[in-house]
Amino acid sequence: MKKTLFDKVWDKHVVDSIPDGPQILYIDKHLIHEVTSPQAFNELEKREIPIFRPQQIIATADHNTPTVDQHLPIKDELSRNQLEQLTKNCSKNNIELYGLGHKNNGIVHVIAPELGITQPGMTMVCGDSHTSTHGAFGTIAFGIGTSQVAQVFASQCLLLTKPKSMRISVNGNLSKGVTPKDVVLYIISKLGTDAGTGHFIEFAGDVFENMSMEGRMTVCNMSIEMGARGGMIAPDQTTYNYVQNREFAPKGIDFENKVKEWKLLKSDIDAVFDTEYQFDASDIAPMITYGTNPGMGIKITDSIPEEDNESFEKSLAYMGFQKGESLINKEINYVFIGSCTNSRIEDFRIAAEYINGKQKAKNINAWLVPGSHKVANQIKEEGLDKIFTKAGFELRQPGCSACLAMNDDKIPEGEYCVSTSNRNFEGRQGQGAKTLLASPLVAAATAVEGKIIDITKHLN
Ligand SMILES: CC(C)[C@H](C(=O)O)[C@@H](O)C(=O)O
Ligand code: SF4
Repeated sequence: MKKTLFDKVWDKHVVDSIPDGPQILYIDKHLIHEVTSPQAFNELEKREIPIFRPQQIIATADHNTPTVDQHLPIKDELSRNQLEQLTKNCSKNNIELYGLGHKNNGIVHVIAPELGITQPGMTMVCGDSHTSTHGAFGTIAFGIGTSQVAQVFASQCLLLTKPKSMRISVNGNLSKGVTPKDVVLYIISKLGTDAGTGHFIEFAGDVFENMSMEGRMTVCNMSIEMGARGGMIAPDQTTYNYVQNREFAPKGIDFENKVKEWKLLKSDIDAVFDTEYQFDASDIAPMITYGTNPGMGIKITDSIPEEDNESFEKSLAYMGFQKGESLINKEINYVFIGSCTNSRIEDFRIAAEYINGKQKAKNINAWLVPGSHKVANQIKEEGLDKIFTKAGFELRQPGCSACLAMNDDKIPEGEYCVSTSNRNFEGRQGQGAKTLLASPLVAAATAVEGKIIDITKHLN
């Protein structure tokens, strides 16, 4: 039978199958962070079960970490306790921890790829929905619940039912100013937030083949916002080049042998998918969301659609928008460039290129939060920090930050924030805060103008 990329990786990891039932899947890498690991550690301790393979687990602190004065003790008690707990749990169980201040610290989905921990053909899990990010490498990567975190701790395996397959192809050339974030926001706006339910997605076609690894990560990161278990992209030369020479990547002849294996990781030409969608790259434009789920997105120059249903109206009421209204010229006071969707070096390069020589608008509070220390260092090495500071932007220290406001980085009640993160749920960035999801380019332009503009008219 012809196999999909997903089938190939999945089948290689099946340890055992229950006839007509679920399968036991081996997990190569288990990532953990401070929010979803404590209960799992407690459960194992209570049942006196040791951690089976601690060397396959990597821990980082990201959700609760402050983004200023990281060298000082954490003021917030809950956050401090959570980080202390993670440190204790990791040292007790011999788990590698990249805690606050460590050179490898950062958002879990940013650090694993940049350290070469994420590699094609692996199975990876984390108690975090955006684990789908790692699918950009042709990896089966997905978020798990806390009881499953305990399952993986105890056995390095998971009991799973194989999901259905979906392929989303986008072919053609993207127009100027259209970034990977726009591609994924466009797809979700077309298909809705539950189109992916029960499926694992493969993204295929020219647009993804021509995309950088950072861009592919942005797309796979948001695949779960369509309700899918995860998303993946077949590895190719772009992938091998990215992985090569990273800290934990195989070296020399081992790397060459791995590449030979990775070259087999693509869907067979005649592989059949349960669901298929196709889009034309030329239909995609810079996007922005106007509502309270990531599917409520429009081309930045379009008007808010006119839908007559209660949840749509409730969502617009929360956002303070009207049906049929254009968002162009809406005054915005907050801009956040960060999160595991868009906090990699390319995102900051795009922003810096636009901002260079310009000044942030007076009404704007602009927070730039790198996804990791490595990204933060690169920003400095490339001199982007000077562009940002000169323009009045605030460059903070790495972490999840205002993406979900579990630390002090909260958008005040009632304020609009153009954000490069992945979720615009009610109160996501702070109680009563109103989030508009967009690309780093649109976010940078909003910060310079103090309002939403048609970015395509402002590109050289
Ligand atoms: C805290 C964590 C469990 C959560 C997730 O699973 O995604 C967070 O990362 C988020 O983005 O909402
Ligand atoms: S950056 Fe946001 S989406 Fe990503 S892991 Fe952190 S809280 Fe979740």
